[in-house]
Amino acid sequence: METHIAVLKGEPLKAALATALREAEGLGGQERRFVALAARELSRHTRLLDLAARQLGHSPGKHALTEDQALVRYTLWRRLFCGEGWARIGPEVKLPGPVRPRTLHDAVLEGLATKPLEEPAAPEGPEAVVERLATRYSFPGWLTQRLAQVYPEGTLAGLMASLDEEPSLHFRARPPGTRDAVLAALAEEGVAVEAVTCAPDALRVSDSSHRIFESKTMKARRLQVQDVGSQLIVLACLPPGASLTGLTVADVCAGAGGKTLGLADLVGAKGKVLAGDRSKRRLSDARERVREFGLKQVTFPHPVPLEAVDVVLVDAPCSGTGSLAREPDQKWKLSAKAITEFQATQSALLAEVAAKVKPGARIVYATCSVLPEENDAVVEGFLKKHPDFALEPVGEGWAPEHQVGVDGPYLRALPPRIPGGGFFAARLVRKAG
Ligand SMILES: C[S@@+](CC[C@H](N)C(=O)[O-])C[C@H]1O[C@@H](n2cnc3c(N)ncnc32)[C@H](O)[C@@H]1O
Repeated sequence: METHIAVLKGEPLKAALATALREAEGLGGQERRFVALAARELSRHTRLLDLAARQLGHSPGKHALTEDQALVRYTLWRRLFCGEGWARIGPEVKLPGPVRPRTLHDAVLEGLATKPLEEPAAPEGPEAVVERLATRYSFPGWLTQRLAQVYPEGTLAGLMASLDEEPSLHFRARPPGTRDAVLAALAEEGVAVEAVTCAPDALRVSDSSHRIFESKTMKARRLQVQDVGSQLIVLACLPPGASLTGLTVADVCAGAGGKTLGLADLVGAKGKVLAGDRSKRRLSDARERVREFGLKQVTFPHPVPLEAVDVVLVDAPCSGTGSLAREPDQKWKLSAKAITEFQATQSALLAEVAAKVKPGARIVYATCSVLPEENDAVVEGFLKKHPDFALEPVGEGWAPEHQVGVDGPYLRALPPRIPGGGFFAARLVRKAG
């Protein structure tokens, strides 16, 4: 609840949760996972929880304490999403309770946990679908409206349901050796895993245990935690029928290095990955991960020299609408204006990179957005202004089972068809001469 209060006061969920877990001494693994789950769930289901509170006659005034708001949401989350009764919820929230200051009496919380709650009336009229989906999956109305203009109802409902769920963990099997070898090694250690067939190296744990993190395979760095869509973006950096072994790749928005590690595996020990990012803090996380994985082929020159590289990955800053399952607080911070601003930044970044690369070089433009204005529109706008570049279809030469997320020339990894977050990638090549 402290984390949710920090989020209500404006802190990003990820940072607030990291602080809370750092300060929570004496908590075991299971308790830490519960804290993280609860913090994400309260942000994730905000709209539905607040609607339930109103139906139960609780309408906080404009000046209600954020502490009270967090207590109400937590109580209703435990009731509606965990199926708990007051006997369990009461001791968690009753005075003296975990949260101060507060103005709520225990009786109010008990009422929220116990009073009968009816299904809300189904909305009617032209906006019914949007309203129903926005409520059911706790999305802001404007964003649901926009998504409904892009995706047919069936696709949209599946996408929103996936983005409204606690995300499952996916891993990438790393060289040397194949995914099958990694699966076999994990099975021998008694870790239940299965291949995720829509990406060549993806796998997931098939029971609810967390033993994989203690496995020798994990400790030997044969695994990286990585979304399936992110793995496909790295794969999109491979030109059709070619190999990147020994070549030079730049990762100009490397962030904390998630895709940098995949690129390092693609170029191998004889290749080079030049990683950069505007954020020094994220780059220092990337440096740490690269060091942990012992990847000497990755360096962090500043600025990243792009003139001689073969491939540049521009994993652009974006709305993160494909990552809302992992960062649910973001859906309440986004706005249509912010999306327009992201689009301008993405176009500028792409143009900046394009001005520097050699003929024959490829640029892979990627986002974790599910909105075409940050994806197709940026690429189409770029091609109009840069006739010296051509679109090279992503997915050409990929095995049929890896093509699930391929949509025309683009990679459009959308859950639930591709498990995990939603991602986009396009590959552009600078024409020779
Ligand atoms: C989507 S995140 C990158 C995630 C990362 N590639 C990964 O796989 O973990 C986008 C990154 O772009 C960085 N960024 C934003 N504006 C930038 C700019 N003008 N130049 C370089 N990096 C920028 C942000 O700091 C952020 O780390």
